[in-house]
Amino acid sequence: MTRTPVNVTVTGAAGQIGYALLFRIASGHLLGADVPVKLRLLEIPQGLKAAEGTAMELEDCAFPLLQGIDISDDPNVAFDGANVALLVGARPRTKGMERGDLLEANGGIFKPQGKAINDHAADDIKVLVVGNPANTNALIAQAAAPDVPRERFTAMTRLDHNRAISQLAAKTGAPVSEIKKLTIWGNHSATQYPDIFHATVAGKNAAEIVNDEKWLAENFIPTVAKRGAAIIEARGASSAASAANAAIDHVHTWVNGTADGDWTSMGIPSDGSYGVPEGLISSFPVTTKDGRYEIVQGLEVNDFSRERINASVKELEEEREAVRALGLL
Ligand SMILES: NC(=O)C1=CN([C@@H]2O[C@H](COP(=O)(O)OP(=O)(O)OC[C@H]3O[C@@H](n4cnc5c(N)ncnc54)[C@H](O)[C@@H]3O)[C@@H](O)[C@H]2O)C=CC1
Ligand SMILES: O=C([O-])CC(=O)C(=O)O
Repeated sequence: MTRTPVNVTVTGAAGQIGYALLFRIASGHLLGADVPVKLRLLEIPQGLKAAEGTAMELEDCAFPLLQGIDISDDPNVAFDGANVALLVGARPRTKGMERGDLLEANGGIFKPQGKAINDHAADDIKVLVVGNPANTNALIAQAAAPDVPRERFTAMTRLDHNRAISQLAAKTGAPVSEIKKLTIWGNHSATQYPDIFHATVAGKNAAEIVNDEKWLAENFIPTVAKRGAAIIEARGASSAASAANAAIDHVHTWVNGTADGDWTSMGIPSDGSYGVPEGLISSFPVTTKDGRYEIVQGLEVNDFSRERINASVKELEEEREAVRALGLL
């Protein structure tokens, strides 16, 4: 194999998403079956030993594409030469913690990581933020990296996108492969808006096939938006394998492109499209090609959708104001 390996940095490598993610990166699912990778694992000091254990297991898989694993607790080392950065490690909300406390604690993580990306990552760096609150953490990291083109900072709403496809497939009886052009708008939170008005099921308009606004408002949207909480309730821990799978899908699609006649959802810096204030990291329908993404333009937004997009965007604006007040932007 002569291709130069791609450096992939994963933060929170010893966590549960990290454990579900690293083996799939190393086996070629992130970038392609012919792309060698080097893994850079970033953990806090307490997580280093567990990360070493995971690295031992990765070695034991003898993955042909895996050309090295480095482990560090220093972002300046872990992001050195990074081509792809998956920011998974974050401070979970603990008892008695207010939203503002969570944003402040995550500022302490994502600001230095953004700066380390700015100072040390490769010129073609692509960043996916998974750690919650993902959209606003991505904004914090982006603000700390003024030399990196801002569109390289993205937040994960692909898990929501995949959840919505699955729910729509179950409702219509169609296989998931027949569901296209679904959109997640807004924040990766309970205010997100999964939109089926432009989606198709086996080539036909999904909203017309479903023809049930009550199901949309009272079943589909809350099921998708609150799925994370339902998993925590059932599993006693938050989504891990499905989140790792969505992170793989997000980067794979960004790098390798969307299929003709389809799009995906990504949290990306708004250019003002669809009335989303410029600069907010919000989920949009996007097509991707040659490692770049573009917002799908010209979609008609009906009153039902407008109200819900506005509500989620309002929450993003409030989060932006809160981190601005904390001096993180
Ligand atoms: N955007 C999305 O769709 C989803 C996001 N999430 C979020 O992903 C994050 C990670 O989830 P899990 O892996 O389940 O959590 P976890 O608690 O199992 O693992 C997090 C890991 O991050 C590490 N960590 C904490 N601070 C760090 C820092 N400054 N640098 C490097 N590593 C650090 C911890 O030591 C821990 O090993 C959480 O914020 C969770 O809410 C989870 C599911 C879906
Ligand atoms: O809800 C959580 O804490 C984890 C998450 O983001 C999800 O599963 O969508």
